[in-house]
Amino acid sequence: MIHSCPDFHSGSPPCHYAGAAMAALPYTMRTGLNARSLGTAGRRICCSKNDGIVVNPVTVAESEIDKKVERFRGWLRSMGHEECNLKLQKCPGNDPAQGYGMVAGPGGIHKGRVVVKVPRRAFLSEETARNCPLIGPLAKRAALSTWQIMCLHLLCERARGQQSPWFSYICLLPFEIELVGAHPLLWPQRMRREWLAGSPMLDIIERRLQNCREDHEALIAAGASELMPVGTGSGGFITEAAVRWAAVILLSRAFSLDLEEQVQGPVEFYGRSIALVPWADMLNHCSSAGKDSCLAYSRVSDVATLRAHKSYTEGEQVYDSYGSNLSASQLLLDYGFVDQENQNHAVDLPASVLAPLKSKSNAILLEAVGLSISRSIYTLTPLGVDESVLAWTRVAVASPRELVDAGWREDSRGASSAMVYFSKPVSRENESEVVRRLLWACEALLNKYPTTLEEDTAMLVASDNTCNQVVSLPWARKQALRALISEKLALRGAQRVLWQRLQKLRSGLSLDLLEIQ
Ligand SMILES: C[S@@+](CC[C@H](N)C(=O)[O-])C[C@H]1O[C@@H](n2cnc3c(N)ncnc32)[C@H](O)[C@@H]1O
Repeated sequence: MIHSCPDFHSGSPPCHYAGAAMAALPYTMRTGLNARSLGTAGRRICCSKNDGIVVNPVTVAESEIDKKVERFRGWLRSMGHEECNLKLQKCPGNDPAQGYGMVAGPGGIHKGRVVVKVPRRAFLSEETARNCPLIGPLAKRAALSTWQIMCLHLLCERARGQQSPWFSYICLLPFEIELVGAHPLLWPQRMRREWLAGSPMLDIIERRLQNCREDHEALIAAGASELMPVGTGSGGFITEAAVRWAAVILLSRAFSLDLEEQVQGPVEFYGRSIALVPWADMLNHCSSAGKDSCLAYSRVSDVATLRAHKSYTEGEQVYDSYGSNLSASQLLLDYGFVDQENQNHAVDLPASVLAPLKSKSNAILLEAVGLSISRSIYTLTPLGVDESVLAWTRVAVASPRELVDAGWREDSRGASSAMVYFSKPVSRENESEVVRRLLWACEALLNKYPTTLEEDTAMLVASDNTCNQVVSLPWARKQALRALISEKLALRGAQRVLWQRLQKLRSGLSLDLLEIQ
């Protein structure tokens, strides 16, 4: 798959509307909003176990936790929420998941049963931010992005304490200090540079950190720090560290909602929007839980629901899916962990590693279809690359003659049909160059890692097999190793497949048969 650079900054476009005031709902949410959750979720973390860097500094008494959970459940009930036989509790120390988790209640849960039913009125979303008398006007005036609005919303609600409609929910979110060492966006610099050396994941984290700095500046410039009255204990609630915390909370627990179908009256909604869905975001992820256990939003009932992907006995932890095809590195980058079931080996690379483009004309064509070399990334898996990557690379290396044959005249009208032309091999020379470039990219990346696949695997196995705390690796380091191993498996597999393709090309196999075989 080749696509334009994904980032948490590229959220849905702002949806401006003035909803009618509805007193009982947080910040006057409108009813009948035609939104649907895509189930591509986000989630969160808690104290890092045995990290060597940060040992959980916050020890909260059991009774304190119980009180918080009870208050949260009470608030959800007042929002019309049904618990669906799930019990929220702290994960035991030997559980790979950290913080809270959900367990099946009396009688257990059957496969396919609805386990989460959260009414829309409990969501914390861009919509509730825009309807908030504090945030809405400022967000509009300063033309803040969706992501910045959500960060500000979360930080304001946190600073408002008991005045916030989401107080009991926010009390259950992990503090900054609990997240250090558990989420890569908050890992100390030395840790991320050492543990992710050579991996494209490192660049993604650095870019996200830069985004956090820019978001902080944008919020300050918009006057957000003046939003909270002085003397409420909220002083300095928009710090750079706080913006990073908000980013981690959104990345690791927000759900992506599809509002595409909504066009009602004078108000229009486009694309996707992010929302925090309290209670639904307390479930931990399991990579063997597929699409069926992603959150789905019904605009008919205005409720977000989720089903059990298997049967659970009473007391067993219930999992959902944060996205059915998430790779190990995506899990690490967004959620801070890689579960052992994950077998989605993949590595995302910037298209620039396939450079240089043959000429300016090739660059213009790729730009015309929104896939410029500087902003595109592509995915390699053990099966190689998909058709879109092959088409992109064929265009990148195409000769002037091949561009003309594709009908490309450097005006954007012919761009799409030219891309269709390149969706099939265009010449033996072009195709061989495509495969060679992809092979170079695999080789170059594998050489950038300071350790090999075998060394990483041996390190992880040794750590898992030892009871000796001195040799065993910190929890976060193991997550990083799993993601690195997964990337290297993807690269090795892709190399094998690409070599086979090159051999076929060299053997003189017809280009048509190349596609079939
Ligand atoms: C949406 S939250 C889930 C609830 C969370 N455990 C809590 O305490 O609020 C997502 C976070 O939970 C943790 N988590 C979820 N699934 C996990 C898993 N399979 N293994 C380890 N940690 C997991 C990660 O820290 C992740 O960022």
